[in-house]
Amino acid sequence: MEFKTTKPLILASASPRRKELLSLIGVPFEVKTMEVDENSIYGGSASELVCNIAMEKGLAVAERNQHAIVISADTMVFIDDEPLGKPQSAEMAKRYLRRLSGRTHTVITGVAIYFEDICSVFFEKTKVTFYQLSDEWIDSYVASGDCFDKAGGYGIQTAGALMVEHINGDYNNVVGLPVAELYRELKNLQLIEWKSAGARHDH
Ligand SMILES: Cc1cn([C@H]2C[C@H](O)[C@@H](COP(=O)(O)OP(=O)(O)OP(=O)(O)O)O2)c(=O)[nH]c1=O
Repeated sequence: MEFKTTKPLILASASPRRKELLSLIGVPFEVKTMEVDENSIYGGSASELVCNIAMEKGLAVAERNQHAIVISADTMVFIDDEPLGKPQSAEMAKRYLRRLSGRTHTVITGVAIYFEDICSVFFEKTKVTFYQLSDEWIDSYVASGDCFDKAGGYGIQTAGALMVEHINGDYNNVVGLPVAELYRELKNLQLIEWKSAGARHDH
């Protein structure tokens, strides 16, 4: 790709999936993270919650790197307005999956972009519908360990794909970063630009 950022770009996330997705934009970036206690963060609505957590993840990194553009994100699964984060135990993962079985849930990712004294935040929603899951399936999926580092206890990009009947929205948003929307936001904020002035195919 032919882009560059106007300032150094930092991804404030330890997620290898976010790193892979951000690299699709084709601009160089560094990864820097700070620990955040997500459970202490409040949100009045589902989207407010993920946006507040995303902002908190980026804040400490942005304060220490004021010359840079800092991007952070948070992904959660919501069913019946209840947030499902990463399951803390096998029992919790099984409970989550039984709840998601045969139904449609919403995956929301909040993204924060810090630059200068500004924080710009947006969120993206994707609806995911699961097939009916048998107890045997849930037990063996949870035993594989794939559920533990993922919101809602499944990975749409791994064997969790076998549970998904259909989705409505951005697939990458479920994996942790709505990269197409992020690219558009960076462009709107004039934080990325074409490398050569001649090449201007708008998208
Ligand atoms: C639903 C779903 C979530 N996930 C992931 C995306 C997120 O990485 C993770 C939710 O946890 P997050 O707290 O959003 O992110 P993280 O702890 O992995 O990384 P960091 O806080 O350092 O940025 O779940 C999948 O990989 N596949 C899926 O299908």
